Amino acid sequence: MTSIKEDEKKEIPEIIHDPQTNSTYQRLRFFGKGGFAKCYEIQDIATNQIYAGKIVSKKLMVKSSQKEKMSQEISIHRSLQHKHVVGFHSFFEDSLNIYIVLELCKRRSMMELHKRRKAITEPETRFYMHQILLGVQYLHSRRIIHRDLKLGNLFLDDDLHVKIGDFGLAAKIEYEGERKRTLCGTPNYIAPEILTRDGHSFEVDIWSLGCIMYTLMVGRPPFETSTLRDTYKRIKQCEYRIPSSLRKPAISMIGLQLQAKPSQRPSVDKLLQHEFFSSGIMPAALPLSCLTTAPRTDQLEGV
Ligand SMILES: CC[C@@H]1C(=O)N(C)c2cnc(-c3ccc[nH]3)nc2N1C1CCCC1
Repeated sequence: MTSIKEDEKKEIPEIIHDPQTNSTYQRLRFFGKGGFAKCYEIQDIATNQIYAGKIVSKKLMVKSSQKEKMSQEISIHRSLQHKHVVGFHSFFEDSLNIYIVLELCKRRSMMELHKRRKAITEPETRFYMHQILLGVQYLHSRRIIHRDLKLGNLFLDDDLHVKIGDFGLAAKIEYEGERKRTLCGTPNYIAPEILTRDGHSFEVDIWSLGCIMYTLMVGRPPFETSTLRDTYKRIKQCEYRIPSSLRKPAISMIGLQLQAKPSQRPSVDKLLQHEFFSSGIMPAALPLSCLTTAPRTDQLEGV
């Protein structure tokens, strides 16, 4: 009688073969779960290249809507190529699983950074927000709305460069002025217009960016309460406060992004020109020590 564990291991083989590209991968470290997926470090045994593998059991893909969502995520992500978007290497399936082979981001995500550091400094926030905005600018220019921008989907490589990942809730705007009506899934930093079921579009990503910038600078999310219901109430009322300890350009930029009315929120292009980015040091790079402790300003080399 094999334990459940053993059975499970069999479902995800140690050696994974992609017949299309004739690549063979070795399954290494378990990274954790991401939605329906089990995520592993995997290595191409011909090239020794290491990737992050997202493996979804077909047993879980019973409803056609789940299959639809999976293929939507793949078709959107595989169409993207940008410095600040997670690289999409390949995808394939066998009788048991669907395999997605993605860029390994060695320093995991900004969620781990946030858990360790809580509030980060203004220069660091400039460094990260600038990269995130460049990545979102690319998505919006391709008529893609991410719809679930959050620290856990902002991955970091060894240079602390940001890579936007997880397109599980992303959508493509098919025509000018289209307003999406449905979203199945629960974004973390969800915009008020999604909660009130008004149509939504690119502006929901601007709202999430405001939540990300607030969380990075204040050390906690803007609408956090002890229950989801109360959090949604505060989002719908747009009820949040920015500590006056923040300097004016940061307060201004957060305030612009966290406006209840979508049409009042600036585009990414506008945000990239905000005085916040020219009101202090914009580091050219950050030392890895920033994952654990605040950099001394004299340590930072400005752009
Ligand atoms: C593969 C899924 C997801 C992901 O999409 N990427 C790009 C990623 C990259 N590096 C990593 C990574 C983990 C440890 C070092 N890098 N992880 C990634 N994840 C995590 C795995 C568990 C939850 C989300």
